Amino acid sequence: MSLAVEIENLTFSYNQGKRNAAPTSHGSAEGSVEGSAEVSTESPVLDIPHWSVPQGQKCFIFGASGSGKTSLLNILAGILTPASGTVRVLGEPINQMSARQRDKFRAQHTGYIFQQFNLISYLTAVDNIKLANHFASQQGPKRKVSKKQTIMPLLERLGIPSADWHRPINQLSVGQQQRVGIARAFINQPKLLIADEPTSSLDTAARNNFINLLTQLCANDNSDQQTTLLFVSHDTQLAPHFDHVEALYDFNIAADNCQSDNSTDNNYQGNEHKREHR
Ligand SMILES: Nc1ncnc2c1ncn2[C@@H]1O[C@H](COP(=O)(O)OP(=O)(O)OP(=O)(O)O)[C@@H](O)[C@H]1O
Repeated sequence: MSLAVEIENLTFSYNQGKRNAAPTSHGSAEGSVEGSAEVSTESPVLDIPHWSVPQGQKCFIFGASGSGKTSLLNILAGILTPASGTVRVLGEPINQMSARQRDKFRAQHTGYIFQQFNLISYLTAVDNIKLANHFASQQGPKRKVSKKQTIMPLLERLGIPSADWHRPINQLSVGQQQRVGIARAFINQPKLLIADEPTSSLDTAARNNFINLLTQLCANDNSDQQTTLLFVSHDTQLAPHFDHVEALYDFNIAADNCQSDNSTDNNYQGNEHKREHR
């Protein structure tokens, strides 16, 4: 079984030295992973002895606020780097890459749907998506896509009216911006898709519609390899939409203290979804 993600003996804290700058609104990181790790005296945010996700899986990860969900996703995206341990994404040890190599790897292989979308507000929907494709095609073999043949059909598939394709993002509704966020994450046909609480500002119907769109796109009609989906949220009502469900505090020792903070997590009854290999 091929693994999309494999973590061994990972620790991470925000006070582990100058190597881990907080992510910018564009999701880039400053600094390099080269050189020896600095040891923090603070309790780590993440302490993960072992965790893995098979390729093609649609995995839902839940955890209380502050338990480290976004930090974990940022490490998997190569935006943050761990203090220790190994992080393999699609078989590549991204914790051994330089910041530039991680940026390139992310542009080529990883789609990220941010909690706050991180779209460029004065650009149109089409141009936001085009820009993501431009970055990826500059970084390596990803092809440049055509607005007419690829971007506009994708926006149509996501239910965004054509009248809105050329309007600045800040004139679109929140739900429309979230769907543009999906289109941007998918435009380079990523093998790994990371989604950080992307439905937090949607009502129930829009939320279910959003997740259905996401899982349909991950099924990759034109490819034999499904996109692996890692979707994090504190809202366990979303769990039935996914193949597998993980509680962050089950594999992140450092999140144990956050468990009792969130009654939604503690009420979750779907533990039969947990995997054996954790
Ligand atoms: N840039 C930062 N600098 C210092 N500490 C941070 C930073 N970002 C997050 N933290 C701390 O790290 C811990 C984990 O934060 P993280 O954002 O990963 O949690 P989360 O589970 O995604 O939370 P939420 O569900 O509220 O978004 C929290 O205690 C938070 O205060």
